[in-house]
Amino acid sequence: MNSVGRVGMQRSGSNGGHQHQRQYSSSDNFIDTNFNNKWLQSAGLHHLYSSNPNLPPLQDFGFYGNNDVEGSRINRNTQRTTGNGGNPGALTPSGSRSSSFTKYGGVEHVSPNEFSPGLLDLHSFDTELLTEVHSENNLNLLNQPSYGEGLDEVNAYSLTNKFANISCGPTENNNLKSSLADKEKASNVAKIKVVVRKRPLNKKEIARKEEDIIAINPNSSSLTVHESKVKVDLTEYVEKHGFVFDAVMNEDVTNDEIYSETVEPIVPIIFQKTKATCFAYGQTGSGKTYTMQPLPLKASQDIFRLMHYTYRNQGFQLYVSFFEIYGGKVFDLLNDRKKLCMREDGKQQVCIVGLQEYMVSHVETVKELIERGNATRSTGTTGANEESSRSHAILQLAVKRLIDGNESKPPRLVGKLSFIDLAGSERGADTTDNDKQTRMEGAEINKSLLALKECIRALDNDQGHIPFRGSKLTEVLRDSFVGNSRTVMISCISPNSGSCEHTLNTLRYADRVKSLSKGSSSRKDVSSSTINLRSSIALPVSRSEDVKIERLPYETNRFGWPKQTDRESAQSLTMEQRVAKSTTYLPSLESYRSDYGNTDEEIMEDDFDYSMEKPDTQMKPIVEVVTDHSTDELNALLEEEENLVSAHRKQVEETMDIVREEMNLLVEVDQPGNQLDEYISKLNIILSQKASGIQQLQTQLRNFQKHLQQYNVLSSASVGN
Ligand SMILES: Nc1ncnc2c1ncn2[C@@H]1O[C@H](COP(=O)(O)OP(=O)(O)OP(=O)(O)O)[C@@H](O)[C@H]1O
Repeated sequence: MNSVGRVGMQRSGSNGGHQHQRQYSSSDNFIDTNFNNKWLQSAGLHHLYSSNPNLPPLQDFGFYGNNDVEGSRINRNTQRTTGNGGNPGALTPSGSRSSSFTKYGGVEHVSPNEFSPGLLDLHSFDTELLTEVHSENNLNLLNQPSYGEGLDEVNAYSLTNKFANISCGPTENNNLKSSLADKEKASNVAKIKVVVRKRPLNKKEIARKEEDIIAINPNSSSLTVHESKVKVDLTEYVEKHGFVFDAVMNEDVTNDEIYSETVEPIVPIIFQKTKATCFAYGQTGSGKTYTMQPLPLKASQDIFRLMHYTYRNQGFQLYVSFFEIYGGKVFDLLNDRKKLCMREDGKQQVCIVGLQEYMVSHVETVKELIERGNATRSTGTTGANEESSRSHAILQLAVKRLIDGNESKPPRLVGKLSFIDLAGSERGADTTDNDKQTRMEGAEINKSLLALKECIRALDNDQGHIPFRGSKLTEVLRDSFVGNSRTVMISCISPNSGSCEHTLNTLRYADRVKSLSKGSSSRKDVSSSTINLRSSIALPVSRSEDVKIERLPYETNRFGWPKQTDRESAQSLTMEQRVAKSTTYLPSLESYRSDYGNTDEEIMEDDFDYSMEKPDTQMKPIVEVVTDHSTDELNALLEEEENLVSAHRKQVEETMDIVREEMNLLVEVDQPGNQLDEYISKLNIILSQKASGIQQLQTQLRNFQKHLQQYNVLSSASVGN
């Protein structure tokens, strides 16, 4: 068993953040412990360990978990002064350029106190095109051996060829070719890719004799969930739910293979002014962190190779930042969990003010930063996972480029690769979390994942307004979904029967994200996926061996679902007879504020971040004429609206409970002169606003139901004719 400690649960006075101990003992829950290090060996990073006598031998999770050893090593490295060749261990924060900015060849020590606050512009991509080739004279400072240090020439060569399919020569011609080749590749990489990964049964599940209910067919990228059900007459049967995604990985797949399937194809395109995001979604304990942790390191290794070979002498630099969204607030994981503010500028560009970015020139430095960040993440123990992530962790690799090789000017952002390890998708529902802290966390996580779903839903429906401001998470993810971006979603699922409901929820969520990919081929997948989903088959409990997923030649509707032949008559209705869908309108915080009056900004935005949506009274009428909707679609929409309202209601009720509790605490400590009355009355305002928000949603739902009835009447009248 590998039991490695992490930072203990503590409160930080300065930022109010909470850290929870990660009880590092869970890997022994798994039978196949070899799994854990395969990615390192296959990543060619084994030498990083063996070269350092302070590091433990390779074993389960020794890489990420050993806080004592790693922590002290990081401290030493930050104080190291390197005079030549670019010490791979030196950490170079951005924003410190004026005092001790480092060149490739000579990394100077920068103490943490010298870091000037960086401003990470999550959207700034007004950078120049990369086809331009600088002469060596022009950029000779950039041509330092440190770029390639530690890289294996043969690997680098093959990787360069793999990515760019060209030789490694530094000539203009080759640079131009590589750039063009990468551009071409960029246009071939799917905008949104959804991959599912199933983890193996763990020891506890095996001990409970839980069945593996997921059958994977990697050849057809499909999987089937076998859901045990009981009929009213108490006979058991199995319902099969089939899904098709871009790729489906079974429990034997290594982290290295996951990398090749997900991130590797998008690495070259971040040199082409592209924002790419890879995020893991799934219930607690399904393997999100296990899957996500090795990816950035692998990616940075590939980025260095590209910088050193394909884009040699072109002034590219790599920057690393790592932060988490915990309880609706943003904390810098590489700067003592400093609380950060997220701001939007006039162009709706999201900036994280003060986020520390480190310029790195070697994989080992990236590894140390990742370890440092992971050690500071907010984690805790849940019923399903002993080391559960209680936050959304976001690691960003930003590729920047010096302007004309001029180091006195700040480099321009070229592309960015973000890795997001989301908190467990059902954290709010975890019944073992009954203290205030964990309930608060659960409510926040629910809120952000719901906001994410609302954004995906709005994008899917081509709504003009996408409610990115619904949570900090969606604000950060905004650029993953709009503009020139690439997104890879890795849906992690647990195989055991006890997780069936969560697994189905995860797969449906993933299916929804998949439907955002409007390209013809992926659209086809969506259709088949959802057709399969809708054509779940009930079987007697004795399961047949191979599940055949039927691909029905249905025409699909706007949702990618098959059009029902018995409902086709509805399509013969005239335009006037067709009654429309409801549009969910989620206005901005600004319009909410202006409607509700100016509430205290600090409380609304920072401490609570309740960007509760209020339907706009000015919004366009809820009924509009559409041409191609069947009753089936409307029913689906209605069901979705209902789910949305009840999810909102649940979340608001939870929040209200917490606020009430908070108020009681305040009343207890209220002393003359503390001015708590004012604070309490503000909390009261928030409570009434929340209640009013629920009412608005209910009214919207009632309206929608009315329209549906109207539609049904018209529809049957038309059939009668
Ligand atoms: N594919 C896999 N192979 C072997 N072990 C795995 C795999 N996926 C996950 N595990 C193990 O399962 C346990 C839970 O995984 P992990 O912490 O990654 O879950 P998670 O989805 O991040 O959970 P949470 O949302 O609670 O943070 C860990 O002990 C991890 O080692």
